[in-house]
Amino acid sequence: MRSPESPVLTISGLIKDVGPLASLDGKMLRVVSGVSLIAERGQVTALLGANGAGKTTTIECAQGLQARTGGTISLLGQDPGRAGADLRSRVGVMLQDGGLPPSARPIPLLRHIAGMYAKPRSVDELVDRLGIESFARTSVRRLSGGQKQRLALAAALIGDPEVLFLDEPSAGLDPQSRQLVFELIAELRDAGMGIILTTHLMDDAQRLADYVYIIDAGRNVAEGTVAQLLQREPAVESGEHIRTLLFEAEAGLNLSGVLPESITVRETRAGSYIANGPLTAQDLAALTAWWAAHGVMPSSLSLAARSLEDVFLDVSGKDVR
Ligand SMILES: Nc1ncnc2c1ncn2[C@@H]1O[C@H](COP(=O)(O)OP(=O)(O)OP(=O)(O)O)[C@@H](O)[C@H]1O
Repeated sequence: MRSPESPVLTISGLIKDVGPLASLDGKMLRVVSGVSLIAERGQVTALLGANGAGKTTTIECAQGLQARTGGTISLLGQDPGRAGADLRSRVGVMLQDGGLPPSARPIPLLRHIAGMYAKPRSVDELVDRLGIESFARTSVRRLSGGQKQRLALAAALIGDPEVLFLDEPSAGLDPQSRQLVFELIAELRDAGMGIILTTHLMDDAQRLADYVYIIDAGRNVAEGTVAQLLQREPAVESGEHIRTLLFEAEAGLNLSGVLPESITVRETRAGSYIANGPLTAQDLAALTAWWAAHGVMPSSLSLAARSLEDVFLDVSGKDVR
């Protein structure tokens, strides 16, 4: 586990049993068996794992929504299992199913939540940033999955939290909303918020996370920055020639058309670029020629013969659970 600098959350040896379950003859089921992690201020920490890996259980224990069976958790220096309203007001939570009252309309709901905090963020600003105005007159129950998700994010941010938990933040979002939500997450991180998200999508982790913990069957199986995880030796030679190129340069480069369409290129945060796909020496030549023509010299550059998905499949096994 990494050494803490400015942790907002430290989980050590978390154990969670559920039950007793009739399907197990009245025995308890261990769904988390020793997860440990550290999430830092000003960073996005991702818990990446397949369905049922134990991600939601882990973060619900971290939020104090579920009682843990064993291990220790420190959220902003307090035990979330015992802490009161003071801690809750410093923590924003966006749950998978939203947890929003079905008959409420978005803006009055956000104003109501804002009224619960001493120093709320501006409702108008959040409504504007997350495009909520376009569905402001629709009740929660009639909102699409993506609209609910954006409203849930606004609700989680109203109290201007120091820590933000996001459970599968891109679930149900169309590409435009996803971009909107991802830009906001990057901005909040840059402003110093500690963000912890769960996802089973490699792409989300690759685009957003400063540090990734891969969880499988209730345990940590790998961790690191995306670049570190990509440097891991493959367990089995895949025979594919997918490569990932990471580079840092000035923000806002328009690289469209520089590389073939089979290669995705993204700016994951201001000035950090990732290109993923069947990159060839010719593609690298085209990219460096483009840099030369545009006076761009990257401050860092790395190439890995793997994608995060390869690493994920190596460490969590290839069976679908
Ligand atoms: N109360 C419960 N009773 C029975 N099984 C449970 C209970 N709570 C969790 N589980 C099981 O524990 C495992 C971990 O669940 P959890 O929701 O934490 O996984 P997850 O990694 O968040 O998955 P997903 O990506 O599908 O949301 C799953 O197999 C789930 O079915």
